[in-house]
Amino acid sequence: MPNQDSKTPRVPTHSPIKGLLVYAIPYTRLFAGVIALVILYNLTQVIQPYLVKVAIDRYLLVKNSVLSPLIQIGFLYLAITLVGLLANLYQTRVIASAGQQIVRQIRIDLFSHIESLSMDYFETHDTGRLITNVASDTTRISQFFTQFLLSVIRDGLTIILVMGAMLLLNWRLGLLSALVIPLIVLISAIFRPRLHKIYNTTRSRQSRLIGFIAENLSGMRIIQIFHQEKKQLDAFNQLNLPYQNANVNEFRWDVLFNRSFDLLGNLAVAFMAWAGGLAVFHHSIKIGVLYAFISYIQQFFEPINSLTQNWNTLQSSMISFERVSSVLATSPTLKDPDPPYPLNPSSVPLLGQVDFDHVSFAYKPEAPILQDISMHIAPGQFIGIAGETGAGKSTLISLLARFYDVSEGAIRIDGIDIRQIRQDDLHKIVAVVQQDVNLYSGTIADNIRLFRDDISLEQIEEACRITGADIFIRRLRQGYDTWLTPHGANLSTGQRQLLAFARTILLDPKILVLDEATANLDAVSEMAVQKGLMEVAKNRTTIVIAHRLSTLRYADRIFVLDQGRIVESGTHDELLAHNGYYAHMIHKSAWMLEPTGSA
Ligand SMILES: Nc1ncnc2c1ncn2[C@@H]1O[C@H](COP(=O)(O)OP(=O)(O)OP(=O)(O)O)[C@@H](O)[C@H]1O
Repeated sequence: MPNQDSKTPRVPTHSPIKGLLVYAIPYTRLFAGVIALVILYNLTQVIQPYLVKVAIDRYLLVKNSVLSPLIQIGFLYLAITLVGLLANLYQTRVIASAGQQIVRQIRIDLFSHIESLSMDYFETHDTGRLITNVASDTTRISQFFTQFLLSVIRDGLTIILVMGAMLLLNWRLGLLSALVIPLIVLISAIFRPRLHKIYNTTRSRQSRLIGFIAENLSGMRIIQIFHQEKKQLDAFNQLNLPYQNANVNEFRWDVLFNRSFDLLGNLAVAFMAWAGGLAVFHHSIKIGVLYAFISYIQQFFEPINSLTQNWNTLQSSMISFERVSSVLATSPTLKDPDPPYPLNPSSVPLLGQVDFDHVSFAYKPEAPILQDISMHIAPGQFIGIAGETGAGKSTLISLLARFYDVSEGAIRIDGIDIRQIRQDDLHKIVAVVQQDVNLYSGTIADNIRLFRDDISLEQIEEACRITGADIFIRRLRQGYDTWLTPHGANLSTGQRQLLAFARTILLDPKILVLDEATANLDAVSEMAVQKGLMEVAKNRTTIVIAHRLSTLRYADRIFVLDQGRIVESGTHDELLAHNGYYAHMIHKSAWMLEPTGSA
């Protein structure tokens, strides 16, 4: 049984065809079966004109012809047609099934590889291209097996058998027919580079269009709020029209390419009728032989036509495979350590101490974002990070979750450099709750347990009770079975945050990082979220990026960032008393006007 869930994609080779064939290796026996069926089918096709030739020359064009051998030939012809039909049906079914299994494996490899790539890849690569890679490119690749490979085997064999039959029947006429082969090669050589370029253009334009659609669908709310529909439609058209033109151009060249062979085929039949007709006229061949030859020439061009049509399929599958291979060939910039630090939380429990040790970081070398950050966070502390927009707060937590590696210094958890910890393990220790909580199509319960079957409904209910999410869930008609849409449109921001807290309780990370979302909440929801946050923060180190500084009133310590540097640290009261940058932020902030306000 082929490896279906392997995490290691097959190494892309330089030649796309070789790369594809590597995927076909586990199915060698199936392909051998297909070849056997193809041979059977082809033999039936070659025998048919021969039977007609025998019927004409031996029984029809002779004096006192008898009917019974003709009837026998008729039945034989019928039986052979039936065998050919069955062989053809079965070969198509087997190869289609093999092709789909191979492509399923390619999709698994591709998707799991994309999942393993580091954040910088997603920032520098278009989502549309990745969607096209997984969805449409892999479908085109499947055509390599279901159409092209089948065609090469079937049509290649037909050509050989038909050529052999013609040479056996009359070698002179057979050789004359072979003259078309160099012409076929010449036409293919002329069209090939052009078609390759054309297919490439179509695929890239399609990716751009899909990327645009994906981006717009996720940002539809903003588009409508800012009345950007018309502008976006125009932008869409700017991409749609070139895509249409590329498709039309591709179609035009495909037709031109295929019709060239049609023309060549018709010319060959006409030539054979003329040359063979002359031979019949001079009695050097019988009329039945001429009939068989004309049939064979037509049979010869059928596979040529099919091959040329499938040659287009080959080209587009090759381009799709090249595109998929280029993703598979990308290594994640962040690699797991080898060997990783031997964590064993059951024997040596983690405490959750976090140290930033002279950390500097830049997304691009010329623009430093964080500079010389040092923070010591004791286990179980509740820490706030404050700073103006763009100060580097989110970047700081991205480094702790190791979405990026520090440029200088080190981040340690319980004294272990996070680069020594496997990323899977690190993400079990450090959970990040973003402002924008990701929800998936599924029930509330599914979204809290994150589709892990080992978590019972009782555990989910308990987590929701602790965080206070159960209050709103119980009010819903279907409670925990309420179906959620991917963007959680049927829940408020505060409710989504509470679900995220319940998730966190079940994940039970030692360190919780929260990109706080209370800035946009009304007072009642804010209180609910604050309460949930205090519950979820119990027994774990919690780092909160506060957009609403009142969240930090009870923090054990607040680190204040300005332009990527820590400029102050202390408790809320200490920082206010210090009357520095933080106090200035508090005074500047509109929220300080709230009656519940800060100091
Ligand atoms: N992926 C990225 N690539 C390049 N630059 C980035 C990236 N993410 C953030 N930056 C830049 O890094 C700087 C710090 O951004 P960051 O998001 O960390 O700030 P922040 O303090 O969290 O801001 P906010 O409060 O608005 O969320 C900004 O100048 C931003 O433009």
